[in-house]
Amino acid sequence: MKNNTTSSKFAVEVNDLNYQFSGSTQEALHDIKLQIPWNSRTLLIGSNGAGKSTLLKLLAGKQLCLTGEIFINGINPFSSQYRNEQEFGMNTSTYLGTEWCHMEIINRDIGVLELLDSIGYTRFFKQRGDELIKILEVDLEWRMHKLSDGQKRRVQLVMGLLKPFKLLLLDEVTVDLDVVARSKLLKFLKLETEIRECSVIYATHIFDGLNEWPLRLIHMSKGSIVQDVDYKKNVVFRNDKSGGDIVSTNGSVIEVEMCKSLHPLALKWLLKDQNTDL
Ligand SMILES: Nc1ncnc2c1ncn2[C@@H]1O[C@H](COP(=O)(O)OP(=O)(O)OP(=O)(O)O)[C@@H](O)[C@H]1O
Repeated sequence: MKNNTTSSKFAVEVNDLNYQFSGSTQEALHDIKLQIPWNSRTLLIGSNGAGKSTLLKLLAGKQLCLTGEIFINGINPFSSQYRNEQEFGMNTSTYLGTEWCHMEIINRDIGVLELLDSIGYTRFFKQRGDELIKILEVDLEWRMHKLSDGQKRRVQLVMGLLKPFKLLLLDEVTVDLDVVARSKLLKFLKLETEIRECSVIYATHIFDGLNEWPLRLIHMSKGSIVQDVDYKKNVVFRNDKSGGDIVSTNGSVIEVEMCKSLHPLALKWLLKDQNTDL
């Protein structure tokens, strides 16, 4: 077991990971090797079924790892040491997936303040909680059973981010946020990775508004990592007309600035993976 008295060099280390769901004839993950440093922001890109969620859940210690090694901050996420550290608030990793909004307990007639206080908002995390509540425009008077999907998602994010994370695993939980909330959230997460030792891995199918966000792109296909790209070094945008208003009006014509987007890149990768075209 690796030493955890200080932070490990890597937020995530994965060696020769293979994973097969019970009853399945195919591996969901194949020969995954990965090192994710601290202060990093990684985007996981891949088609439906590529293995993104399976990888994130394994990193979160949610599914038993059958072969290979996983270390989160130097600790095996399936070990009792890891579970103890999570339990005693050292909070090695935070996984936020889409299932949360469908849990029965979340859809009861329960107030948002009550939910947040159940995990220490007023007692321990008031300042951070207030910042998140402001960013995600959550109303403490809300009752969970009366919220829209997007409002529930905002509450989930405030709850999930309330304790400062070391490693944040985001599994497409921004899909039902409006563009303002999503942009503010991404800005908050970017700042987090810049000012303290932590990292974010984010699986998404929405590529708008991400051009300034990632430091690394990991492309998954059929359970394997097929590309691992240093974003700052190896991705450039053409036709960038930055500066000035992004939207202006010229008579009856609304002019929208040509916008940097990762959408064309993701589209190209996935079309190739699926051996198809538009
Ligand atoms: N509970 C399960 N039992 C059996 N096979 C599963 C299970 N969950 C996922 N799989 C399979 O594992 C593979 C990877 O699925 P995974 O959910 O990780 O993909 P993904 O990249 O997250 O896809 P999406 O973009 O649709 O969320 C798929 O082939 C899927 O069919």
